[in-house]
Amino acid sequence: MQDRDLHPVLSVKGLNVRFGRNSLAAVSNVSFDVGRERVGIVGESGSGKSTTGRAIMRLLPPIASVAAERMDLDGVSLLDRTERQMGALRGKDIALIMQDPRYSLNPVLTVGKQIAEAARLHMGLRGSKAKDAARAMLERVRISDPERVMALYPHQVSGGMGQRVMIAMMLLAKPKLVIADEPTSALDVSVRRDVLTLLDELVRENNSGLLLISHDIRMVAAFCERIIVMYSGRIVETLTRLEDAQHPYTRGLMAALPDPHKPVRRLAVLDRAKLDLETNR
Ligand SMILES: Nc1ncnc2c1ncn2[C@@H]1O[C@H](COP(=O)(O)OP(=O)(O)OP(=O)(O)O)[C@@H](O)[C@H]1O
Repeated sequence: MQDRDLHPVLSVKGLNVRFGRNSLAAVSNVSFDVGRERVGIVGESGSGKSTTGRAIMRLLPPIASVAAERMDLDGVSLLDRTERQMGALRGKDIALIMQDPRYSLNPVLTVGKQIAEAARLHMGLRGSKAKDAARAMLERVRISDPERVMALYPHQVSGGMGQRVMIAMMLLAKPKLVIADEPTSALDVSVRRDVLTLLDELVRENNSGLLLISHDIRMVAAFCERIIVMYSGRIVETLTRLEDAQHPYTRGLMAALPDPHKPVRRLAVLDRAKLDLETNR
């Protein structure tokens, strides 16, 4: 066994997040591990998925109080790192891919300059070497004319192309963990699958862990080995197959996103009062 395989890539135990002192917990006692595998977090809007991802990245606003028994990346705690140490880690060891690439990319820098800057920062490459790495990575994300795309500004690229650029930039340094937060929700339905397939391919190639955050339980099930279901800040169940879903909330999520191959007469509605009772809120 190699050294890098000794620990899970990410190990979270007893994570709690609150926004403001008197507010309800946004994340309550959340524990899970991610190995060199694909793990999904699903749940409706407000269930705490993004807050969990951002707590791991240590990217929550100062109003948030974060406490955990453990939050380790490759066996080393993320909790006691300084902001400077976290800054060095982000993009190099942990990458975050967000919903809309147009808001994540720097609008005043060309695509080529941004990827080359990532190569300089995270791989120590300079000048033409950084530019070559940027070009090679754009080719890797199946952009057929990288030279032309490198000269474009973010507003000049389509959503699908922008997300490929984002993936190229974020995966350049082969991070240990990739957190993808609704990476395809802002994209046209026709390109969603291609973008996810590409992300999946690169994560496997780099032997990284992937935490895929989405409200779309079927999409997550198609790409992930494990599915963590969150409701109201808590994990209600973890599945390896959708068919094993026991919790009524998980079934509700499945029914809310109907299977395109099966006709539905009525859309499902969650019975929140009953769910809150069953999840002890
Ligand atoms: N910056 C913030 N200030 C105050 N409350 C916040 C903040 N960010 C999130 N919350 C609250 O934390 C809870 C969880 O939100 P979170 O965004 O993590 O849910 P989510 O499952 O990712 O939903 P979505 O899919 O809509 O992003 C919600 O009640 C939300 O209102």
